Amino acid sequence: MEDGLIVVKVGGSEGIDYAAVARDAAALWKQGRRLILVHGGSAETNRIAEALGHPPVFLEHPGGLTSRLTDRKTLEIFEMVYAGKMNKLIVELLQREGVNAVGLSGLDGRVFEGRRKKAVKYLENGKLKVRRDNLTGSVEKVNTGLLNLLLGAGYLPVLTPPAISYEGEAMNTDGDTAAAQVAVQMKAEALLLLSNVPGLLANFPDESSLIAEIPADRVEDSMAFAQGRMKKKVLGAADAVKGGVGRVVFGDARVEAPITRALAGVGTVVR
Ligand SMILES: Nc1ncnc2c1ncn2[C@@H]1O[C@H](COP(=O)(O)OP(=O)(O)OP(=O)(O)O)[C@@H](O)[C@H]1O
Repeated sequence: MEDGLIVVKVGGSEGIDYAAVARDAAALWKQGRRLILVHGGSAETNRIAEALGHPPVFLEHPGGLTSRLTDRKTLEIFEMVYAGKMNKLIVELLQREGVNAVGLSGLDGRVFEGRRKKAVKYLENGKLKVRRDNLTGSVEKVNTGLLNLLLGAGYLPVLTPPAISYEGEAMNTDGDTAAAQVAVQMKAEALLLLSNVPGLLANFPDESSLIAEIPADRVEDSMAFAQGRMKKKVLGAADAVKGGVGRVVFGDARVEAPITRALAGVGTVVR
């Protein structure tokens, strides 16, 4: 039986070992494993935005989620880093390992398509406010035809935000929930969310408080542990499992063989 498809989201936070991810992806790919990589780039985007004199601003939403305020200039910086520097770095690392990787942003071939949020509610000094200039939205439709075409022809897709709105505008989107949509719509066997932590920690940042397993029907309860950006990952995991993905693993991307480890269940397994 052919091994199922694995969707791997590699984060963009500090400390991630992209060379180790590429080595491991290449080894698995050469054994016949079908893979799609999705990546982030938040830490580098923050650095470049500072350097360009357009420092990042984060909005705090009612309910505790935060997001990057994305005006046109931020979107362009975001594209430079995600679709430029980070995407090409990962493609290069895979090419060096002998894998014919193809990097695409969500705009290319409308790989990540969705609804742009016309109005975004956020809190400022405890007061509820609304912004209408924010270029953000969530992925609803994945171009599975294009991804299957690439996989079928032997290319490893390396995908990154931004996404495209139904009206054809580029928009910032969360990489974790985009990866979850890829996993659901491509009917993946597993979704691996690799970042700079060993998994979901009950008592962040204490790494010895790793939660080994979360039953699928309890995913939402674990929102209580997740802080800040980890909340998006937990939401992505909940979407994926509800959408039929066999398992989601939160794993560490700072180590050797990060994909193999997560597949073996090292980290937090949601199923
Ligand atoms: N309970 C928790 N367990 C583990 N990490 C947590 C927890 N709560 C918050 N975090 C934070 O979540 C971060 C990982 O999410 P983040 O979105 O920053 O990373 P990423 O996916 O690598 O980046 P990107 O958004 O660029 O893809 C960790 O670095 C940690 O600081």
